[in-house]
Amino acid sequence: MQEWLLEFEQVYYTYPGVKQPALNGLTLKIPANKKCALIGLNGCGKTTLFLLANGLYKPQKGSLVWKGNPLKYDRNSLIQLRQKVGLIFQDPEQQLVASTVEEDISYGLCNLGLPEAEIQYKVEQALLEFGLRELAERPVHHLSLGQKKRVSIADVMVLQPELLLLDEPTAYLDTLHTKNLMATLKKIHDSGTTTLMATHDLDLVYRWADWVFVMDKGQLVLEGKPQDVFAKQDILEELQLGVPLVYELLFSKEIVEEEPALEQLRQRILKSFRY
Ligand SMILES: Nc1ncnc2c1ncn2[C@@H]1O[C@H](COP(=O)(O)OP(=O)(O)OP(=O)(O)O)[C@@H](O)[C@H]1O
Repeated sequence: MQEWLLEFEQVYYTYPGVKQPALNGLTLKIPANKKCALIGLNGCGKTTLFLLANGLYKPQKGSLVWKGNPLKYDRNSLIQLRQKVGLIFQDPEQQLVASTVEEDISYGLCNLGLPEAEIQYKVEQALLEFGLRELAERPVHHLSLGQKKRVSIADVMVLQPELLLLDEPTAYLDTLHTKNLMATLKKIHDSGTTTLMATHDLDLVYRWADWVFVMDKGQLVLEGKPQDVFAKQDILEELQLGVPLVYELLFSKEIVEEEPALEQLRQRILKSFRY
């Protein structure tokens, strides 16, 4: 039976001084152990959803539920929530707080008040796991964007969250770093962490995700497996979102033949396109 990690129930959130709610009665359930993608036009509320998911913001109406229990907003509950729900910001500068890579990775562990030896062990493991050993002593502001992104993932993963939220993690990355990042995310998922990624890269969504949420104006308007969501081309066009290039090519209106062989070929191509 499907287990839900985090549920948004009729959640409303409006920023001060703004008329239009950023989340407008959002109801969305994040399934455990899945690779979820969150898509929607600029300003539809993806980042706001993340900020509520990790307790940085509180809903003005509605509720959030973690594994069946409504979120609590006292200090201790929030510390626990932020351990379970890791958030990786689009801009790593928002995340990196210490002067060196090693110190940055240890920051969250120190805040938890863990014994020094345990902190050292966990930091060492994270440095090795995320290919950062050689950069351990490097000042974070000397790193490239790709390296900074890797450090921000290590910062969060060292706390062993159950749910990892990533806000446009591939933005501004080149093909090589995108590929490396996707390999890292695969390892993270295989180790049992549920992931939810906000992105505008629909090809990436098709290739990576096994569940897709589509948001519009602060609400969830569509969800499902990528192949089912992207088959709803009319709805996606109406939302001005489009579909992955591979769908556009294989299902373009110019291809009118409905030969069984063509359909088989389409399915083979779609399958091989997945990560
Ligand atoms: N700090 C803020 N103050 C006022 N309004 C805000 C603030 N942050 C976001 N908003 C507004 O809330 C709405 C949702 O913004 P949000 O950043 O959640 O969207 P998004 O889907 O993440 O967009 P993008 O794809 O561009 O990152 C937008 O209308 C935005 O202008």
